[in-house]
Amino acid sequence: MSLLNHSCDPNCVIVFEGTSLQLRSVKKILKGEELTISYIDVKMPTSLRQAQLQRQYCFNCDCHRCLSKDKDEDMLAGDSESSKEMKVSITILEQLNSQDKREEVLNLCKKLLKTSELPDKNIHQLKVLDFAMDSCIFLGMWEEALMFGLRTLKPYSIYYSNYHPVAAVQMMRVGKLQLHQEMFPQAIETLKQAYEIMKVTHGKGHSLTQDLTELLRDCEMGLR
Ligand SMILES: C[S@@+](CC[C@H](N)C(=O)[O-])C[C@H]1O[C@@H](n2cnc3c(N)ncnc32)[C@H](O)[C@@H]1O
Repeated sequence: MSLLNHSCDPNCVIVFEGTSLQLRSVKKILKGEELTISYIDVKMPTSLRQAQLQRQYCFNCDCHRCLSKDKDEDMLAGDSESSKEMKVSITILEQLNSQDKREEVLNLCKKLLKTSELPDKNIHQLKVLDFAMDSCIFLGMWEEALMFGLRTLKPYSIYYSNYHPVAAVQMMRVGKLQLHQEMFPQAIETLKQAYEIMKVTHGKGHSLTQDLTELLRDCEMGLR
């Protein structure tokens, strides 16, 4: 595993199953083609990905995404004064979150989102939505958690467009919130989408995929 090089559009992912690491392909791989993984979160514009790769791994990435600045336009959509304020606030959110001050995190998220003119696909706004969803879950505010979670799904599908474990887990969380609120048809739809990704990224036998299958079973029971 330590011989795998990085790509911002990798053909493999690494997932944990208990104490073991699994390398799984997420694309068709031709004979002789190099296997790659992503060392970093790919949900970042080119300049930030490159800076992190340089800082942590001391190399300049020249993958096709970096060369074409793929998805940068979406990630930075609406970037302006309003996103500058959000960027500064994200540092504060990270600090508050690390101190488990979830109510303060949620209040700041709500304040930022109320006045924001950014689209949800803007990566700063998306980060705030993620913080808001996580805080609501922590505080047991299920309806609001679902509202924030739903807003993340479209941007996640843009940025994790190939099979990606993060997209599968996010969909599973949203589906679980829908199930919790007895929105059975919606939950089935979301969980089935998560399953389609997870059977590739984690495999059908993975414990998380099996948890997902259980949730789908609960939905079917709820419908009856
Ligand atoms: C875990 S090692 C990968 C294996 C390494 N290439 C080797 O031959 O042993 C990580 C290092 O590989 C190099 N590397 C990985 N991905 C790269 C890439 N896309 N472009 C250039 N160098 C890369 C960098 O020097 C990085 O610090």
